[in-house]
Amino acid sequence: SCSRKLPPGPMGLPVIGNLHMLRDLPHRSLHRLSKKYGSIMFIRLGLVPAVVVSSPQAAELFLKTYDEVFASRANAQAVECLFYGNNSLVFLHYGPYWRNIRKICTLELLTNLKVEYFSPMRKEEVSNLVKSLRVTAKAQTVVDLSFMVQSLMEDMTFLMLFGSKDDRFDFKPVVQETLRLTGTFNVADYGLNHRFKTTSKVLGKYLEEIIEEHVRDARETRATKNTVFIQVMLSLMESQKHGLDRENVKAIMVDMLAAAMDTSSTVIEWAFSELMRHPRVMNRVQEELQNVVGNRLVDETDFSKLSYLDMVVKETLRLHPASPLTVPHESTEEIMIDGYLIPKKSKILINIFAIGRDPNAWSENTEAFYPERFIGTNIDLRGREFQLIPFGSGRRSCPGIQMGLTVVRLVLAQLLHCFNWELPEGTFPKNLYMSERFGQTVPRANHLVLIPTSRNAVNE
Ligand code: HEM
Repeated sequence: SCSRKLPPGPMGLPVIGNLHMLRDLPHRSLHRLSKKYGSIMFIRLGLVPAVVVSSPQAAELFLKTYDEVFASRANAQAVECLFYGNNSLVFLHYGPYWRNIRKICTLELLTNLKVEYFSPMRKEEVSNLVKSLRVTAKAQTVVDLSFMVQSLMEDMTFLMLFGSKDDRFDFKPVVQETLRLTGTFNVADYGLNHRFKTTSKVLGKYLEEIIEEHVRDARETRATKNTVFIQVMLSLMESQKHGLDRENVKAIMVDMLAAAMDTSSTVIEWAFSELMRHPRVMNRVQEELQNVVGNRLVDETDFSKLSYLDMVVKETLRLHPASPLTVPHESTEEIMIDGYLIPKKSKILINIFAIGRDPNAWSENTEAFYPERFIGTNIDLRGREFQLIPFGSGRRSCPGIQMGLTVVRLVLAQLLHCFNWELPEGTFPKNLYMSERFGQTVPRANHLVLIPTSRNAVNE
């Protein structure tokens, strides 16, 4: 009946539904469609009903008012192959087991205390990068900034998870492939099963070896050092309090690898890209760094005084949310929202990208990179204000927000304070290539290549 109507949406085709409309960059195609059909839009991903949410008001309904109904995840084929039969925190269905694992992550792994504990490690890793960039700067040659930042993130994530860097395993391409595959909607249609299985096997083998070494070490030294993530997880497993087994531990390590490595480097890459296109903003960030930090290296305790840098990070996440569509949620019951019927087991996609560009929330110049828009507002990144939710909001929001933001701020601040950056010859701010590559995270389609020169003002 008309009182139980589905949200409006584009007509689909038999079997494939609206999949053909998503093209290469689904967050952009869905944004365009939502301008026509509205901020609560119904589509079909193959045979699966899906609802796309594209405004702050609608997001508040799905992630706050009725959060509990939408806090589950869909059963994706990719996930079953890749993440140890849905053991992964990111993909677990809503319920007591998810709550247990989420608690372990927020109370044991991603606490503010843990973020602080790893501060000396971050400092050392970033200083090493600065040192190697100084050599390049002297030679006035180009550097592949994307690659450098990705490698830095890989090293830092390894140190946090396993306590050492390890040249035997190259997780970076495997994690990137994982994120690309999990972001793909129509796995079956593209016959990606084989790739899923191969990727999963490689990850599983790496992790098994690493876990085995840590178990052996713990046995030999008879001491448990509850610092790095794998040790915390293994000792929780030994204690048998949480009913964890090895597969659970592996799944959580994959979560942490996938969630930590690519998201932060993506944000840093986009921030740099926008700063290169906007020399005025670049100058202002560097001026602030000079005024607040002066002739020494940036320290994490400086962050509270770097308010312009904070606005630059927010503006980057508004225009380039690292994960422009949330990991799909799933409705656990049929429910009426804003006069529309949302069927049970619908996939719910929150289009964070569209929300960051909603003209009702952000005025007309939504496409412009303009950090000053945050002056005098109390919009933060914690998901309380629904016009800016790059970390999601509510029960399934990102538990790694503090960890992620700390890394992003530190790397950006240090690299901008220690160096001036130029585009290679022939590239100008206005024509810097800004294309995206789709996946669960959306990084630049091609690497950002720049020329650093040392800023004399900074002594080490
Ligand atoms: C700047 C970096 C980051 C961004 C932009 C980001 C963004 C997000 C987003 C959008 C979600 C999905 C929210 C939803 O489905 O509604 C998410 C989930 C998640 N993130 Fe992050 N994230 C970042 C860094 C991290 C880090 C460093 C970690 C851990 C080390 C992490 C761990 C997770 C986990 C475990 C989930 C799944 C939570 C659940 O399903 O209960 N993230 N993140």
